[in-house]
Amino acid sequence: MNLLNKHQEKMIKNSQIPSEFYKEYNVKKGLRDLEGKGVLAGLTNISAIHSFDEDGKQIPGILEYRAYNIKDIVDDLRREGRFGFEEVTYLLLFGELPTADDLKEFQDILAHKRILPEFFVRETILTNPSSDVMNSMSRCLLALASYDDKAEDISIENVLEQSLNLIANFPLLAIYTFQAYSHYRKEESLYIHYPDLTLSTAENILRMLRPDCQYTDTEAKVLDIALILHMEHGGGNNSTFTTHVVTSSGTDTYATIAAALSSLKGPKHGGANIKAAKMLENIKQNISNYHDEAEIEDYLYKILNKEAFDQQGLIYGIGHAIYTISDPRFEVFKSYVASLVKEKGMEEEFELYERVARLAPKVISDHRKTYKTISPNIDFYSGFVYKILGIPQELFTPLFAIARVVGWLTHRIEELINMNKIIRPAYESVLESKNYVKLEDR
Ligand SMILES: CC(=O)SCCNC(=O)CCNC(=O)[C@H](O)C(C)(C)COP(=O)(O)OP(=O)(O)OC[C@H]1O[C@@H](n2cnc3c(N)ncnc32)[C@H](O)[C@@H]1OP(=O)(O)O
Ligand SMILES: O=C([O-])CC(=O)C(=O)O
Repeated sequence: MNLLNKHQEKMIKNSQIPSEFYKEYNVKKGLRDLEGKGVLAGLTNISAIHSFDEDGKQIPGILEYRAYNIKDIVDDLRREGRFGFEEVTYLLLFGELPTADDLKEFQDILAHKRILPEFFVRETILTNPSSDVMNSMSRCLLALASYDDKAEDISIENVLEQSLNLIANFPLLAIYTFQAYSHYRKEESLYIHYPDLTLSTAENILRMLRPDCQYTDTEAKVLDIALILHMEHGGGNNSTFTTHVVTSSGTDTYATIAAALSSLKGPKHGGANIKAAKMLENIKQNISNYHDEAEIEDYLYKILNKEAFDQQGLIYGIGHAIYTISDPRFEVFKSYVASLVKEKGMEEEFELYERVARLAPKVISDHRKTYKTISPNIDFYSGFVYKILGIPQELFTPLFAIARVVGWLTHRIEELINMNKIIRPAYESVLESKNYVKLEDR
């Protein structure tokens, strides 16, 4: 046994807490009660998520941004053929739907803020690129703080200014750090295209990503809807709760959003979209017949049993802390995917996705102790949509971040306006006190 192994064993032994203690001390693991419901940790005006009716019966999921159903928001944008990211950003940040004049003014503000400090790309983004775009984005955020004379100012006026700067520039941080990685780590040509002031966020993302800056209107509109679906999800999701916790300590906007990014990249949260896409590739490689449901089910069971894929025992893109019968965002995505796959001739792969989406909840419910219906979540299809759009996997979670930064910043402002109290839950010590032992007596 090497020295480190010896210490590691000690560490594990001394870190373990008997599982029955959690029940005895009434600790809500994951801040969830025994039925899986989240402990009430705050109040919000920003969004609402419904998955049970008033009688406690499970219902198909509903998500409202500032009290408007996201399905109505998306349907209207689709009908009118309008880009919506900026409009929904206005709704979330300011709490009301913008008038046409408000919207025009707001789009201009964001367009003119889409600019990084002089030499930032050369001195920060192009140096030391990482294959993990989320980590690169966090590094850039902390670096941006040193260009802001009022980085530490947490007045609402200043935080709003910082928020608009970050929302406008997140696409640049994501795409440019990805381009740096592709160039220096994968020996691809380097493209740093400037954003175009007249284009929407979604169009600019595709413009900056593609060597020839070209995209179709359909591609940009699909990406726009994908961003809208990812923008906000209440105060309790892991990255937004992180935002509340970190904001409550009084720290600055850059540090807060770097923490939220670090949470989002986890594979049980936003990072599940990369994992889901990789898992589907792995399933394709390991089954002989895409149509054989028994073979797919067997393989899903192997994944659950830690015998296949990444051996973590998770079927990515399936299950949700709040939704039961369905995640409404999954349903919207599914309707988009159906029309796109025909166009791209990807029907066979889509059918496999559909089969996995149908079979996986059953496999999980049969083999785990579940208190509610399990269904696919937003991360299940998002990677597939991005793949159809030709977006590289490394950008799947960063795209989530480009959208969710709006939710994080809105929650940060809500925390600053209402709380002024540091978040500090309790941890009960289960150790008995010991008498100290001098070095020579150990
Ligand atoms: C944007 C987003 O963040 S959406 C979520 C993205 N994450 C994923 O897709 C990762 C896969 N899914 C999961 O890990 C989980 O479903 C989560 C983290 C999303 C929710 O977790 P929970 O709230 O604990 O789910 P729930 O209470 O329904 O789980 C009940 C049991 O089923 C298990 N389970 C739930 N979903 C899955 C899954 N996809 N794969 C394997 N087991 C699962 C849980 O681990 C739990 O078992 P345990 O009590 O033995 O630990
Ligand atoms: O609410 C959650 O726990 C996770 C989620 O779907 C999100 O953040 O979009």
